[in-house]
Amino acid sequence: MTKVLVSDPIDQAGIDILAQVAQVDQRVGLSEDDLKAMIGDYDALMIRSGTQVTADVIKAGGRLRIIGRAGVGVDNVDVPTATQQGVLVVNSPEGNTIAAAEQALALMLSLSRHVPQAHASTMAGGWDRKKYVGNELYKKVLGVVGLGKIGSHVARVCNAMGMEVIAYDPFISADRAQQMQVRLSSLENLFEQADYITLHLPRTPDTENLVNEELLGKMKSTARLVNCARGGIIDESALADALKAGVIGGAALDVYAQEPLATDSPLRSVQERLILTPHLGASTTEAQENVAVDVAEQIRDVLLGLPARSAVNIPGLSAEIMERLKPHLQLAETLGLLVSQLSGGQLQELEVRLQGEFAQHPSQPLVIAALKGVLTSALGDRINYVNASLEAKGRGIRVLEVKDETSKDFAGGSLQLTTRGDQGGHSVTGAVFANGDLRITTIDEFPVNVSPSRHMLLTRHRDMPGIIGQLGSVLGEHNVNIASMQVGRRIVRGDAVMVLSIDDPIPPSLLVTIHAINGIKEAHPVTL
Ligand SMILES: NC(=O)C1=CN([C@@H]2O[C@H](COP(=O)(O)OP(=O)(O)OC[C@H]3O[C@@H](n4cnc5c(N)ncnc54)[C@H](O)[C@@H]3O)[C@@H](O)[C@H]2O)C=CC1
Ligand SMILES: O=C(O)C(=O)COP(=O)(O)O
Repeated sequence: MTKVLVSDPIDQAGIDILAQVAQVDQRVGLSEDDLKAMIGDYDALMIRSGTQVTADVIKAGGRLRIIGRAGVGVDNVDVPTATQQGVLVVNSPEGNTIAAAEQALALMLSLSRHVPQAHASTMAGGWDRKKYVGNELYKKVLGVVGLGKIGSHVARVCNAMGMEVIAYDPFISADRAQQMQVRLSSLENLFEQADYITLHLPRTPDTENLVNEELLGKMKSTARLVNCARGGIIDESALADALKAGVIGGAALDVYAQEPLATDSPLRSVQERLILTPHLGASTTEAQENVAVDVAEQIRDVLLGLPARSAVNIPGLSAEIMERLKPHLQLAETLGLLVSQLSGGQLQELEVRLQGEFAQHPSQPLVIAALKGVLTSALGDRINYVNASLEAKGRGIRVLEVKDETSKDFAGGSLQLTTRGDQGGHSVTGAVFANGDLRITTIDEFPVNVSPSRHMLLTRHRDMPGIIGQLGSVLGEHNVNIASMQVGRRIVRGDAVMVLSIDDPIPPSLLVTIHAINGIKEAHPVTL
């Protein structure tokens, strides 16, 4: 029975989708130890920001195939460990963009008009119109740090509100910024010039405590800081000090270095000019339905063997590419499986040569598929599109990628894999026909024309009379049925290869007999 564990509150629309293909267990509030103890029973885990998916949790997930993050940030998932363990991580990159952007806007407006403070005072019986005089956003300078999906939406709305928008994002081109009517600036300049600063960048080792005492010290004393991105990007003690000392005009935070916010956090001791919300950026009914459906659909698809559309840890392998290149990826994997079963000893290098039209396809997915095929013989089910590159690297296998657009061997081009190792190497080529059929077209440079089949036998032998008959008889005597046979040679009575598609695998004892046939130099049983 396929089982999915849901360990954070998820919209029912997502649960309903998962229930189409799996038993769904909802257990919110698990400790790391609880999760470690349970995860071994599950094929998939669905989370939000509340669950810490540590390396230990992932390693305890013996049958875990996918972690679905119903939201954007995956900083609560140990993605490198997931990749190493072959566990796919997916998220919903766009499902809560508007919700998070609107939360930042709500906090900016709340800061400028003291909404929470004025509300609390009025509820307590007060009527203080003087104390809560605010400022307008109109004609003020907004500094956006991180001009991605959420930052861009904030920039767009604030432009429309008459603000001047500047931004710091080292990964955005000046052209793109200009299209959004945003002027790019250095981080220091932005902090010096802006009246409002809003953070929309991920938390990474590079951005941790990015907003520190020094940067806060550059802000105007009237300027306000909003963080709806991630805790840990702002040094919270430095912020508390800056607010208390009047170094900056105010701050509003939705996210914290530690969540839930610690009772003894220095932020709790700030009396004025600070607004705190409990990580509500994505908490709209619309966003929660969007992210739940988006991620549940991906979990369902992956459990059914289909590709995911927003994989975090398969670079370059979008669902669209997977679909378009399906037969090509299948060919790469098949050739990888084949060549690895011809090659003995320690593999040191894999060359992936994309010839003719093949060279126009994105090469990275084809290389990953070839590696998956090559490593399957050694690692079985443990190897997949997620961890193939990493496993190859860990084993010191060098991967060479060669594009040869001039090759004209087949209309759709061809793909050649060559292995090199301490015991020499082998090479196989294949093509995809217009109807999607796969063909093996060379084996160690010998031309053949073979459809891959589940069980095959490949020999390298001397091209001489009688050898094909002898091999046929030996197989017949052992009740191995031959479905098809092909011989490839380059010169008469030189070396040749024979490729047999057979209905059953070759037992080891039979292989010894085959090797004993006069003229047979190598015999490799192959399972694809
Ligand atoms: N409070 C909440 O509930 C929510 C928070 N978020 C968080 O908001 C953040 C932004 O999300 P999206 O806009 O969807 O992501 P995104 O990936 O579209 O944009 C992030 C931007 O940050 C930029 N960036 C990366 N490193 C940077 C650096 N050192 N300095 C400046 N810019 C840098 C990137 O180039 C990118 O343009 C993420 O951290 C996400 O986890 C997202 C949704 C809800
Ligand atoms: O999507 C994100 O990155 C968020 O921060 C939203 O977090 P949540 O799903 O509300 O716990």
